[in-house]
This record gives sequence, structure tokens and C-alpha cells, in this order.
Amino acid sequence: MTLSISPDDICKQTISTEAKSPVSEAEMQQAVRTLLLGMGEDPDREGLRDTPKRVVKALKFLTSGYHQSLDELLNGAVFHEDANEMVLVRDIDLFSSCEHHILPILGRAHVAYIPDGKVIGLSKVARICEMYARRLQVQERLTAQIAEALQGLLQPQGVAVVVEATHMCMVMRGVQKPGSWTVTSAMKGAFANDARTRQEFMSLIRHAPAFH
Ligand SMILES: Nc1nc2c(ncn2[C@@H]2O[C@H](COP(=O)(O)OP(=O)(O)OP(=O)(O)O)[C@@H](O)[C@H]2O)c(=O)[nH]1
Ligand SMILES: [Zn+2]
Repeated sequence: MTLSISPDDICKQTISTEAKSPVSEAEMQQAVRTLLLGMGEDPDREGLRDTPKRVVKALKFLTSGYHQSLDELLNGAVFHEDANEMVLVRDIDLFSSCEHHILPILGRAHVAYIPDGKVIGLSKVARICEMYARRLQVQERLTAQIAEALQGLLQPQGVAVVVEATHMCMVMRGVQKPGSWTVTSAMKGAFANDARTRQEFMSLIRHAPAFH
């Protein structure tokens, strides 16, 4: 499936989530206090007194990707360039939160594209990953959003995104499988249509990195 999404569309998608929260900071803290009570804790004991404030602050940080826009994050770092070989940024650490349990998803992203007249600042590739990771996610959507963002911004010859992650909701609770990793991918253009291009990408993300 070819997804054509313009940078404007993606920005709009982000800006629409920027609407001011209908819930006040105090109400959020009160909700955490209720959760503590539900756990059988005493929210007024010394160690927990500031916990509602800390939890709300942490959650706001972990979901701060809702309030970022690609436009702002890119800061104009898309450049016209004649390069037409694969660009790969691999081993980008990811910290996200699963939307089912609001528990951490910890992993790495590998992101490649083949330019077609435009390149993007390398750090911006990692920033795009962070923006989508700092939302409530499922891994498949996170992977697709990263790929769609690059596709929309650069209209490259192809985009490939692989995310490898472990879900704390599968590790610490539920099925309790600490060794499990989930691998998701999104392939567009040459990576979807040409097995050799995809193979080159897969082998580049598999070999031991030169730097640790
Ligand atoms: N596809 C997908 N599933 C996810 C992701 N994160 C969590 N899940 C799954 O979402 C599902 C939610 O299933 P439910 O049965 O509603 O929730 P649950 O009772 O907590 O399920 P268990 O985890 O099996 O105990 C679980 O199978 C989770 O493993 C994700 O990123 N992608
Ligand atoms: Zn979960």
C-alpha cells in the first residue's frame, strides 16, 4: 500500500492533539491519589506525599510527544541533496508506553531511507522516533508513524523502519515472558518492492555495530 501523507497532514495530525487538556493538574494528581488509596497505600505518608505530583509530571513527560509537531522538531533541517544511496540510522533507543496498560515499551529503532533529492538532518530521524514514542502506543502504529513521517517529509525512493522492543506488560505482569521481544517493520517504496534493497537493509542492521 502506498501511503501519501504530506508534512502538512502530519503536522495537522499532531496539532489537533495539542488541544489544551480538559483536566487540570490538580485533578490528575487527585486521580493518582485515588490509585494509591486503591492499592491500599496511605497517600499522606511521608514517602508518598509528593508522589501524585511526581507521577503526573512523569506521565506528562512520557506523553509529551502529543504536544510536539514535526515542523517544530525539524527546525528546517531538510536539505536538497543529490544523494541517492541508502541512509541508515540504527540503534535508536526508544522508550514508549503501551496504550493498553500504560507500561513501558523499551526498545530500539532502525530507520533507513533512500533519498530522492532531499535529505534530513540525522538527529531529526531520532527526534521523529522520540516524538511518536512519547505517546500511548502500540508498536505497530509507532513503527508505521515513523515511516509515514519520513515518507511525507522527503518523498524518498524508499523508507524502512524496524522496531525491536520488549513490553513490560508482557514481562512484569500478564503472560510474564521476560525474554520476549517483538519486531515490527514498515517498508515503503524500494524497500517494499525490491528484495535486494530490503536484504541490504536487514543485513546492515544485523551486523555488529562499529561503535558501542
Ligand atoms: N499488537 C500489539 N499488542 C500489544 C501491544 N502492547 C500490548 N499489547 C497487547 O494487547 C493485548 C491486550 O489484551 P487484553 O486481553 O485486553 O488485556 P490483558 O488482559 O491485560 O491481556 P494479557 O496481557 O494477555 O494479560 C495483550 O495481548 C497485550 O500483549 C502492542 O504494541 N501491539
Ligand atoms: Zn500493555
